[in-house]
Amino acid sequence: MGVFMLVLIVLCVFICLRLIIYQTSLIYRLKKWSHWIEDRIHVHQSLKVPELNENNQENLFYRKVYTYLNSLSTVEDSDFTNLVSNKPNGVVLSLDDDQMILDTFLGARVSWTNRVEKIDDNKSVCKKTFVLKLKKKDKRRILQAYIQHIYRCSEDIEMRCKELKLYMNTVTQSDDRRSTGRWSSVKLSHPATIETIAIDSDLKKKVKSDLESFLKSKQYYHRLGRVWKRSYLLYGPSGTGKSSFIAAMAKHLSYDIYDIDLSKVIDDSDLKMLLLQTTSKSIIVVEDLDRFISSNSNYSRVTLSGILNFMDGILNSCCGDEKLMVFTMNNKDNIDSAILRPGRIDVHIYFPLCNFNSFRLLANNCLGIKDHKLFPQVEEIFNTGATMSPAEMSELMISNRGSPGRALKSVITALQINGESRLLSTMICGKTGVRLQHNGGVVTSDDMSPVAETSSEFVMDSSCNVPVVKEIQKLYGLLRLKSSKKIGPSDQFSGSMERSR
Ligand SMILES: Nc1ncnc2c1ncn2[C@@H]1O[C@H](COP(=O)(O)OP(=O)(O)OP(=O)(O)O)[C@@H](O)[C@H]1O
Ligand SMILES: [Mg+2]
Repeated sequence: MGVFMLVLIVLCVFICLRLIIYQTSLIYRLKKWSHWIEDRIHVHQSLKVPELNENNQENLFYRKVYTYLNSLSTVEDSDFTNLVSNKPNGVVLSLDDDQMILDTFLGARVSWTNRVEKIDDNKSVCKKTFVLKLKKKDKRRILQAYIQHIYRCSEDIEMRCKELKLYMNTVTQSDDRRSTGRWSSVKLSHPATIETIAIDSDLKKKVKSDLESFLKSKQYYHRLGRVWKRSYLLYGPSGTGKSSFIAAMAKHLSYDIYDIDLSKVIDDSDLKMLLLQTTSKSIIVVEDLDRFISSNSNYSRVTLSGILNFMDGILNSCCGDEKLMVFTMNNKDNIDSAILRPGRIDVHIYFPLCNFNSFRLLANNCLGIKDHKLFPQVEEIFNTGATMSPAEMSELMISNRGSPGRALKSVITALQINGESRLLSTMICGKTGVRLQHNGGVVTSDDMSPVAETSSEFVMDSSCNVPVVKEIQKLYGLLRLKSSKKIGPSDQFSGSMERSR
């Protein structure tokens, strides 16, 4: 009985001690005391990081340390700190004046103090310094690596918080009446992400890993003596997501976009000037390059050789590398091979018209459905070779988003019309020279096109004359009229098909 009582008492004492230690700040106090004793035993060194350098210019490392320290979990756990908010849901923690916080790196414990000294009481001018205190024995081992760690972390944080910008070249009349291109910017708020773009999922993975390996290749490019840049060609029919994909890439990388409108560029040297004014960590975009090359702009005197020089890396090296160049085209068949050679274009990505897989993704994005009893019917129609652009399809779905059944029926009807018109045009074109081409995804050595696309596009032979095209359009119009009666009135539906022709 006596032994039992003794065990019970020991157990109670043990439970009480545990409760006291964990429910109070005793453990925290014990840790603090042990740190205090340890600090007295070791020799320390203090290093100052002032806000301003000796020329009263901003010390860039101070900003990095500031970002890094304010992100540490020890700020969150500290006895007191500042809560700062710029937005209703964006409260951030920030160090208070003379606040000290701890950090550990490679097993070494260091402390940072946010020292603020008032220089002039009346003018409230302050001298701000971060003081790093570390043991002398740890200094040689960790300091270099710790500074690099601070740079890396703060750059990561800055990248994540960065507000992306879309720059566009504008035309202004200067005094000597010569127009000059200049960049003007707006906030990049395009909602597209790589996930929301309906393209082959393998292709998405390939593009993502290509982008990620590019980000990590600074040393590699420089060792090869190459400018750290990569060029992409996005090509395919209209409304297949090329422009949206550029915005998605920019968001994925947290890069700004410089969208060059070549028709607003005066000449080759103006193009060079625009490129020199771009910054690193950006995507330089030239949309519809094929259209610009084949058109005769009244304003722009940019030549093919100017474009080739622009695509090369030499100028990029003068204004900070780490850049992507993205060109879009509807068709690359008639493009000078000099433009498409590796180095000028590193990756070719084909954007096809819809197939059943992209339809499913769009249905999930626009209607929130993963499956539906009408899906087999849609798949059957796709198998006949009927197709349409993702832009047209998503418009149909969005305008009927209240009723997935109705949305799918309108997609089916649109695909049926498309199939009928394709059949018709094959019949007519067989006699007149219009060629119907099934594009199986053009595959080049570094082409990221999906291997087996069911998409198709119309290509007109030079022998194809205008009256024949009009004939097809007339017949197509009749078909459209017939089928619109079938599915009932839908402004969006007929509107989108009208736009498509
Ligand atoms: N693959 C896709 N996945 C999701 N949405 C798409 C896709 N393709 C087009 N869209 C939608 O269609 C609209 C037009 O797309 P976008 O401007 O990106 O096409 P594009 O290929 O650049 O066309 P163009 O060659 O005419 O410039 C956008 O609103 C976009 O959301
Ligand atoms: Mg576009």
